[in-house]
Amino acid sequence: MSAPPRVLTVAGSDSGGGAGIQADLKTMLALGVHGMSVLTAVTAQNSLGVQGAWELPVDAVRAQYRSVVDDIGVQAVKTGMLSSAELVETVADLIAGTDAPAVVDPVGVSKHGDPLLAASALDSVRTRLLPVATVATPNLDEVARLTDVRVASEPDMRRAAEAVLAFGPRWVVIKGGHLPGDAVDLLTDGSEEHWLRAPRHDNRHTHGTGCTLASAIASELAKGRSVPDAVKAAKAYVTGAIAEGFALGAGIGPVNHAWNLD
Ligand SMILES: Nc1ncnc2c1ncn2[C@@H]1O[C@H](COP(=O)(O)OP(=O)(O)O)[C@@H](O)[C@H]1O
Ligand SMILES: Cc1ncc(COP(=O)(O)OP(=O)(O)O)c(N)n1
Repeated sequence: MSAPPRVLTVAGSDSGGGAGIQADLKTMLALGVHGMSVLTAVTAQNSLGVQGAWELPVDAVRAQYRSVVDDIGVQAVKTGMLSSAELVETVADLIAGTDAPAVVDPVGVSKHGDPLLAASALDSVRTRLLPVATVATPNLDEVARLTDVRVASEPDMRRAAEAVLAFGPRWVVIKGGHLPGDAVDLLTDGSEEHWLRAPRHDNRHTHGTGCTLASAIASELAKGRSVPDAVKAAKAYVTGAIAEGFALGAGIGPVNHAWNLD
């Protein structure tokens, strides 16, 4: 059997298994690629929120990355929770030296409002990480933190995309998941524009949506798809996973990463 495409996630651990590294690896398995991980931080997390977070040393992050990339090799990289400016800059440098597309999810806070990135790291995200991204996938809260654009409706998403593209990613997906109505995302590189529209699923169990979308994009890029095709396939996958999200614990349950495997 020939080896499947290899995808590396550089992200934090969610002990509850709904977001972070766990969501990324489940997505990769469901989409038929070989998932690998560089752990940046450990969170004590469940359906009610984040109870604690601990960062890994920069040397540990760098060593994990080199182990994977230098021996096994990668066809795509995805980043999630990076916690501090030092880790953001370290990961940006590693990606700059890697010949593979990078999907950057500029994770700021969890669904419950718990911080996953220090405010002091925002400038490093703007000036170091976004410039090395093939695709950046901010949600509306992350757009507001990174730029001066506040998105209240679909037309604002175009201004948001321009503001994020100004930091240097090749493509941006502005995720409209937190707007009312259909779940609409805007994918653009500044010249091509793709509006990705899916029905909103009235399901409160949506923990891990952002991680899942970004990992799915990376998985599809690793298979050799173009950016628009990869993002469209990823949108279909996350929409199905949200439709089948299920209750776990007393709060917000996870999306169902295995929905497409029956
Ligand atoms: N209730 C929902 N029904 C369908 N799609 C959704 C829903 N909520 C979010 N999405 C979609 O999930 C993906 C992740 O978006 P979002 O939840 O905004 O990200 P994040 O987890 O980073 O806040 C996007 O494609 C968005 O449109
Ligand atoms: C360890 C870790 N990383 C990222 C997130 C945020 O994930 P996301 O997919 O945006 O899901 P929600 O937190 O919004 O449900 C996280 N929670 N933990």
